[in-house]
Amino acid sequence: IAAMATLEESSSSRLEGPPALLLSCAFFLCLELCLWVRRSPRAQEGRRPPGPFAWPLLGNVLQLGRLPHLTFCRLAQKYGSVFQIRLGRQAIVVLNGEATIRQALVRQSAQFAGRPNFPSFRLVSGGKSMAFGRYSEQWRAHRRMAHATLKAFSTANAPNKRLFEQHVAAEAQELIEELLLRSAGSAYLDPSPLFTVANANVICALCFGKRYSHADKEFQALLGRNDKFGQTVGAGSLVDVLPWLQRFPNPVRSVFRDFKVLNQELHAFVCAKVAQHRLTYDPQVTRDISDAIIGHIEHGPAGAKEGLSRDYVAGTLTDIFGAGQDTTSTALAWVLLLLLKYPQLQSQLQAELDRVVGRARLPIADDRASLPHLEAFIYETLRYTSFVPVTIPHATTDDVLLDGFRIPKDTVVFVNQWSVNHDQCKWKDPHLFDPGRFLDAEQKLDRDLTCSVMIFSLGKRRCIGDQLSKLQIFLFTAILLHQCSFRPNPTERLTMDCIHGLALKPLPFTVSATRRDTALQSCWDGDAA
Ligand code: HEM
Repeated sequence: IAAMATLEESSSSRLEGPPALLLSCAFFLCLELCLWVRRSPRAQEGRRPPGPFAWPLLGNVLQLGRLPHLTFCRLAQKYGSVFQIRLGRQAIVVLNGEATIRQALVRQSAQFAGRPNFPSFRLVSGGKSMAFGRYSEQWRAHRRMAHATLKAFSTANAPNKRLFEQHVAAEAQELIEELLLRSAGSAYLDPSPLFTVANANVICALCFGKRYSHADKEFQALLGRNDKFGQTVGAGSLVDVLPWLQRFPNPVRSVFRDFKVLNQELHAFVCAKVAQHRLTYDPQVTRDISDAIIGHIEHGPAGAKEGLSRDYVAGTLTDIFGAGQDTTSTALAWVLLLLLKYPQLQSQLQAELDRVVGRARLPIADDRASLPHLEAFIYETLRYTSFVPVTIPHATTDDVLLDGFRIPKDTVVFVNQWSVNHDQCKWKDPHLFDPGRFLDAEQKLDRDLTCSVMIFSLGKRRCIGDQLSKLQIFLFTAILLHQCSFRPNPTERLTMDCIHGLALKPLPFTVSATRRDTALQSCWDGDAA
């Protein structure tokens, strides 16, 4: 009141008569309007999400712990399914639980389809990444093209699906040979590097029409740095939120430096492949995904219209190659670890395969519908491990209201998929590994339940490799189990503890493989002859 009086006094000394009265009226009207807006139910709804106290400089960094998704679940119990934390000075909204995540990613899909403007994101795929690119009309065209091309070369139609299956089956057989060779004399081996090469080869064949030997050291080195990628871009990474850590030697700075190098190397590998393809490009023959993307961007009418320049060819291929090999190999590492942990399940699944497929041929995609126990085992592995616990960070593209909370444009959003797959209201004893939860009384697969496992995210940023990887994981698992039995190393403890990044990876473990019978081996040898 005193302030208003002063204002009135000083203004009346300069303004006289009706203008002063008008100004005062306008002022009180504005004041009243502000108070009304603050009191209105909509504004009450639009408050910022609650969250823990954030310390200056660090925010909630020290509370995150080694496994941020578990911290987020605990915070969600206290603050609700939408809450806010700070990492450094960066405000981050964390979404938990199926209802909230669906509301955001599906019903308000465009508003939650952005990516943060992080320095690390701008380095991916030569700066032309679709996966890490910001949401725009051009991005939509980019994604449409990448998705349609990937689908066309894997699951879109029967002949291409068959070709894809053949790639996977050939890689699975190579993998088995390597596993057996290295298990000779009951030796134990670390299977993860073999899984990485085998899965990368599947994507490499699709993208570039080429595969590499398990002995190829350069290819192994290229793939061997995947962990560093996930540690930089995963939720809870400090690289982008504490930029001052880049100024002096510390582990975060080393991770970021490795990240730059690995992105350059991966992109250079892809650029060399694209250059070779350009030299031999024939519009009449589409040999692989590289040809299809070169055709679309450089030779088709759509590329220029969509604003996709030549650089987007290598950008798209680096995205597909990068995203495609690490995730599926991690899934297989978890599959094998769980088979070792539950040997009786291994025998049951082998019995199901023998009953349905027999011993005279290898399992194929069409067997999927007749192998409910194997399918249930795979879905439970995806749910239980939730090995991509939090998606790639999202960002809001506009001011939004979610569950009554106001979230401004350009806010970073973490989507906690783990919270969906371990929700006690949805899953009975979610902490237990129980493939039977996906089977009904007649031992048929419960499709609705399998669809509600959230590991490929939802909405406009949903993984474009979801169908392909489900088929690939199925084929690898089915062929490995059909052909081999796996024994854990008795000197190691089988732990579900993991290395954290964008994907959770099992701690290194070793295994010994034996061939189940030799009948099929001689059948292959006969085919080869
Ligand atoms: C089991 C295997 C896989 C899992 C669990 C997985 C999971 C995911 C997740 C959680 C995301 C982030 C979605 C988001 O930010 O909301 C993602 C994005 C993506 N994935 Fe996958 N993925 C897998 C395999 C693949 C494969 C095989 C490919 C390609 C061959 C692929 C290509 C991509 C691409 C390009 C994106 C970026 C999509 C976008 O930003 O619009 N993924 N994936």
